[in-house]
Amino acid sequence: MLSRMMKSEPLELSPRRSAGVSFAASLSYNGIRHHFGSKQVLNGIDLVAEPGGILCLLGPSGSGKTTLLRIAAGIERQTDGRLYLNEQEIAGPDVFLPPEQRGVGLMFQDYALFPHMTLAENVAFGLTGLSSRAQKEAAGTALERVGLSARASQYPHMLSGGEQQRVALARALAPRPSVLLMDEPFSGLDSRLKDTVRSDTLQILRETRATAIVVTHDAEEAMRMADRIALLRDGRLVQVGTAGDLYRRPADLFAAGFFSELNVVEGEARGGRVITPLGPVAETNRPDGTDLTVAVRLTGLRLNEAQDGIIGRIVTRRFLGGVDLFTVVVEGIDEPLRSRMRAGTISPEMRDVVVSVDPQDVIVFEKAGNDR
Ligand SMILES: Nc1ncnc2c1ncn2[C@@H]1O[C@H](COP(=O)(O)OP(=O)(O)OP(=O)(O)O)[C@@H](O)[C@H]1O
Repeated sequence: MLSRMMKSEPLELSPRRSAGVSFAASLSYNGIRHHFGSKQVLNGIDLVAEPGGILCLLGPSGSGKTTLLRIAAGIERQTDGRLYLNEQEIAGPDVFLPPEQRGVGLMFQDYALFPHMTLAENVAFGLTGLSSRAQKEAAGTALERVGLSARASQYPHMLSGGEQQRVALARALAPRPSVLLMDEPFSGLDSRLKDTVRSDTLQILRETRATAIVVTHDAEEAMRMADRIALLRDGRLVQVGTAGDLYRRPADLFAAGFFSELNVVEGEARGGRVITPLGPVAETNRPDGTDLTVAVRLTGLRLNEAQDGIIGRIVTRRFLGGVDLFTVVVEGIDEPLRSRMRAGTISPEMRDVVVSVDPQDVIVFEKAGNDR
């Protein structure tokens, strides 16, 4: 519905100098708050999408990702705060630039292609600021960029899901937007197709050099695509950074859990070490007696066929192809722990194993404020 609203409006196009390449802008959210009725869904968002970069908005359902995108598009007007395109305020208490004047492109998960129009007509639709010859040329360039120029006269129903996605991308790119907004752009594709379409899209975004803001709820997808990831929870930014920042130095247990499956155990600082029922698992400079929450990635919980150490009893074992997934009960820990080990490392008849922890897969948080 969103994309149809956009398409019904003429797009105002600034003069373009280089075929198929956008002039990237920065888009800045400044103290953005938003309410739907009495419900607050965005709570003080400060965030910048850098020129030419790919920013992924990541978070669970209902965290406010789509609302942030709709505010950037001008389809929703924020309750409070200001939005800037480069230095220009485009939405704020006294300013509101309508969607068609913002130079943003939109691509939504249902693609919203018109079934009765050819691919070329679909892509040209909305380029109303241009002569019909220039429209055709722009549509042709955009279709060529996504590798579909040979099929320009075909109709959407003649295309696979992945090809339809590429047409939708071509349509969003045809006006050469300075910022491209994409809401779950791969969610309609099956998992095998998704990888190819995603990497093709990434390459096209790099070539066009548009600033892109991509909404996803899939951490791996964000890691594959983003230059920077903004992790949201309940309308607040939890953390912004590169995939490496968020994976290695998550701000809290919620952020850590979004990027890895975790075992969570209690710990305490003692003599410069983090002491847990699994033994000392990391170093710390926190004062003795500090209560800690210790997260151990599943790949970092090692099971060994050794004699000495902390004993765990295997309660389930699942073969997952390259790895075996175990659940293990360890004395002093209420919940069974989970471990991912290379398939075949532990012989099938083993029941009791020695459990150890790889310090690289340990993340330690102070207990206060660690609510999941
Ligand atoms: N038009 C609306 N009227 C009332 N509430 C809304 C409206 N649009 C969204 N919301 C609410 O705002 C909150 C944020 O929604 P939003 O769609 O931005 O989240 P999201 O992170 O994109 O979620 P999802 O991944 O499920 O799409 C949700 O609680 C949602 O129910």
